[in-house]
Amino acid sequence: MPISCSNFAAQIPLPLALLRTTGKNNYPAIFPSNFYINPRPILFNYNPSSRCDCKQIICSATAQDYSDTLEFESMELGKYSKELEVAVKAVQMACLLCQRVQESVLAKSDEQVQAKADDSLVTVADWSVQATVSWVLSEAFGSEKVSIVAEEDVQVLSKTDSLGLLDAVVKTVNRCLTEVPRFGLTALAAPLGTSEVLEAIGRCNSPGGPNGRFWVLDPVDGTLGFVRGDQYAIALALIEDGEPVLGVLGCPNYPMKKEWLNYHNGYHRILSRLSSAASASWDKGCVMYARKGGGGAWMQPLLHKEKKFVWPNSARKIKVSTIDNPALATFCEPVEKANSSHSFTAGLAHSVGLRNQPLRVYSMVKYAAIARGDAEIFMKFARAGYKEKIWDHAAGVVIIQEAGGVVTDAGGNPLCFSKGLYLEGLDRGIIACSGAILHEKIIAAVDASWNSSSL
Ligand SMILES: Nc1ncnc2c1ncn2[C@@H]1O[C@H](COP(=O)(O)OS(=O)(=O)O)[C@@H](OP(=O)(O)O)[C@H]1O
Ligand SMILES: [Mg+2]
Repeated sequence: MPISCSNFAAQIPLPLALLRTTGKNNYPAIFPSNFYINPRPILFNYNPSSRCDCKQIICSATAQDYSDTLEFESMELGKYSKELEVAVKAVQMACLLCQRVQESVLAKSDEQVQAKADDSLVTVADWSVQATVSWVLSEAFGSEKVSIVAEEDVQVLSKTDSLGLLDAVVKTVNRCLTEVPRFGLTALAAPLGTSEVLEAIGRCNSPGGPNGRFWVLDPVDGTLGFVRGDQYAIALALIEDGEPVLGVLGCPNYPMKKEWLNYHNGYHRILSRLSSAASASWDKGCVMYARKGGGGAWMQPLLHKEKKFVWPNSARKIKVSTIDNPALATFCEPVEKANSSHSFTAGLAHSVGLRNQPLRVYSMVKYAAIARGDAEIFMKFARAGYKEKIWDHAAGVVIIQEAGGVVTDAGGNPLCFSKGLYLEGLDRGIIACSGAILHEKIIAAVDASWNSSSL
């Protein structure tokens, strides 16, 4: 990864060959000829107007790291850079919150107690993430300017029989907000009171729509995965004039490397119960993000205990898979048959020539798997009448597209985020692919088999 160097300028050998101008503040990129380490060339990006300021120099161990750095810097300067950084921090905080709550869920041993406790703990996680993300966004942009669509409705939490739940949420939120100095935010003078927590949750009542700017939040996507110690996600997107422009996906149980997942039942499912080596690892999970038109999607590890968050937190670029041969491709789909027809996708897989078993993954981690090349295809065909909600897709769509993939409905149309809370007008199902070749094959297979299906 790129490193910021101190005291490095003195070591730059001459002559320096000017390679190209980045255009960013007119900083030239320079290449010190015949300068190798280990034995790879070192590439520098520096500011000539402050040549003695060694902090301006970024050196990268490989040309790929160097170009990632340049791209990252130009993305930082682009539109929505503050929104992106704040959103990633909010999602990082939400991941830490969820990890703590999930550990409490999994610590329960008695199954019946567990079932009951799971429900309420999930609810606590849902509300607490919603309050925390809403609070962070409001602090950064001003509560009057922040409009949020989110899954949970504050009316339920305000009822008198929810006092215990509300109390647990206030505690969980305040526990999480003690961490804000690690994220470079000002510590709270005093813990948030009940009314402030309710206000933060209640602010998430935007109706969405075609105009202006609003955030879309799924505080805990994949509730079943969450209670089962499996995959779940925290999904935050920014929509402007009906188009998702930023997507951030927190995946607390999806490590930076897929090899750190335990695979049970062959390739039938990704289970997130991690091997002991990975559990001890600092990057048990990751946060993925992208900005529309930003030219890339990125992934960074969850913040390690005690560490301070320094943007971009060891981010690295992710790309979709290059596999376009169906025989080598893997598709993923929802775990629950009730959420998507497994028999229909099995038929499609057969007719397209997919040979690998499907990866069944809870939540928007399916989008994450496509974005970083762990699988090539995601298909979802819900029962007739089910209306897909915008918070279940917005963040994942931006990330896959920026990582080089394609996401449409089964008619090949882009998903529509401008009609309120639902993906109105969705044609049959959702198809996300790493590339156009696989995408066209799946669309053609859907057309060929739809009329004979029971969907
Ligand atoms: N067809 C259908 N019917 C009812 N509910 C549905 C359907 N499809 C998706 N969902 C809701 O979307 C969330 C996760 O769904 P997934 O698509 O990831 O499915 S799965 O969990 O892998 O089975 C999850 O919601 P949350 O966990 O609350 O975010 C599901 O309840
Ligand atoms: Mg959801």
